[in-house]
Amino acid sequence: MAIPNVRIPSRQLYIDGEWREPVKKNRIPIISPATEETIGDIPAATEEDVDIAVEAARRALGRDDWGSTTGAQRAKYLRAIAAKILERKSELAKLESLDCGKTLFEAAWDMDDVAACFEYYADLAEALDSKRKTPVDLHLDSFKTYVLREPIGVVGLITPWNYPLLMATWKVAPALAAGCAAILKPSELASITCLELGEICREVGLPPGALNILTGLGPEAGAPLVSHPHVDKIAFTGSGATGVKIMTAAAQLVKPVTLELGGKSPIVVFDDIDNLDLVVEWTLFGCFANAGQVCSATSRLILQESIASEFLERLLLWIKNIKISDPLEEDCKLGPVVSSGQYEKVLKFISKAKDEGATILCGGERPQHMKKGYYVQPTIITDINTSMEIWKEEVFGPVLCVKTFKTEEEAIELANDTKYGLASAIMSKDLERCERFTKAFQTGIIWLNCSQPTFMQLPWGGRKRSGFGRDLGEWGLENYLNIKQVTQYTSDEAWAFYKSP
Ligand SMILES: NC(=O)c1ccc[n+]([C@@H]2O[C@H](COP(=O)([O-])OP(=O)(O)OC[C@H]3O[C@@H](n4cnc5c(N)ncnc54)[C@H](O)[C@@H]3O)[C@@H](O)[C@H]2O)c1
Ligand SMILES: C[N+](C)(C)CCCC=O
Ligand code: NA
Repeated sequence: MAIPNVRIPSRQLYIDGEWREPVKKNRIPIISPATEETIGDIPAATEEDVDIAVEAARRALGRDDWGSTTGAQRAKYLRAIAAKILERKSELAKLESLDCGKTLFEAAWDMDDVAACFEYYADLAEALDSKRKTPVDLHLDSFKTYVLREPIGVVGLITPWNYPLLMATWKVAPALAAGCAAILKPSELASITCLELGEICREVGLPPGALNILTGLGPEAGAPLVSHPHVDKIAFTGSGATGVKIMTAAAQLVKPVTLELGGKSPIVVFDDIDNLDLVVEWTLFGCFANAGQVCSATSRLILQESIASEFLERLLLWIKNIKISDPLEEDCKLGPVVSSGQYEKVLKFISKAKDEGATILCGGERPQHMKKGYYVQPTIITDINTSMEIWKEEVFGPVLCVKTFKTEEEAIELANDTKYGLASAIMSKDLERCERFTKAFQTGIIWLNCSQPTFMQLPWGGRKRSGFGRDLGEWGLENYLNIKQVTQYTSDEAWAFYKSP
């Protein structure tokens, strides 16, 4: 892909179909993770802007041009958005890379996924028209019943920085498909492409207020959305700590939430694998793609003892091939982490692991050749025990923990030895064993002989402290629908519970 020359647009908040300066006129600088320079800024919304956006969303639901649309009509908007994303793909990919430090190659992948996700929910919006009203046959002469699926109303969508536009799309696309009016609050650490989505919605003529985009800080722009009485639902992806705050605030209004939180996912490798290199590559990809900033990263390698030394040797050879560079450079495979805060956090995890007695098998530092930027070497840590922080907590950086096992029982115990429950992977050619692990793993996502491939037709989400609810697939659409039952008495007979006077 040729790298286009792009300018970072200076945008305002996207409210009611137009660009609008935040009431308090505040802005937040954009710091390049690759160079540490300030490369632009984004508007910082506050409670006042949230109120204006919620009103715009309410009005959209009450207007025919959005509130009375069929799924087929909404599908047209979604397809138009998908087409614009593809039209601007290389520019958007570069903006994403500049903003969050992901490699240009991965950012371009994300843009394909974003467009495909809008297309997919366009199909589901069309299909919704025939499912909007479903008769339920009670086999009774005196009652006729049916179930209605209706948009849940105004939804607040709060999203993280690791896949900025993609994580937003996983929520925006189904919310619009369902006919909701949405307010998106992307992460203050990476909002550029989400603001461009506003421009795209304006260009395709999405009715005003159907999607509003408020950038800003979590406590200032996110929290008022959660506690707003006219926001009917919150869909959140982000850290566990913020998830707890959101659930607590939403509980005061008995507001439904879905929470997609963090993880510390295992990849279990058995000695029956035929092709060591193939499994080594999945192990690397599962932990170091997107510089390890993946909620489902398989960051705990649980390795059968009989192949441990051979496997680790191969891993160390492969790791040397990972090109660490500016994320815009060709063939870059590991860019910087998103921010100075994240950089410090990752290095602190590594030094605490050392202090607790673990061995840094490779990496553990800033790469010598990168003088600026928030770069961390791909790091492998061994000699770990299960009480160490590095085994228990999500690092969200390029850090792989390794523990060995002898028996299948031991492997299952280690895999499930976590408060999280997002994903698990097993590498083995014994498919019956894979099936036993599929049953035993306490996670919402299971990968057999791979790690990370994600298909939008399938439900995405976790259990335990990884949250609840599912994005993607038809489950993603259900998140934004209310179910209403309708029961009609069709008999001429009196009910005859009371005596007639
Ligand atoms: N399960 C998944 O699908 C998934 C996907 C991506 C990321 N994640 C998780 O996200 C985390 C990293 O993302 P992050 O650092 O952006 O998370 P974060 O919790 O810091 O922020 C997420 C979003 O919440 C907002 N926010 C912060 N405080 C808030 C508050 N009090 N009220 C309302 N909103 C608030 C932020 O501004 C941001 O938009 C990791 O833990 C990762 O595992 C999970
Ligand atoms: C699609 N991926 C790459 C697995 C990312 C999922 C989102 C979690 O961070
Ligand atoms: Na940024």
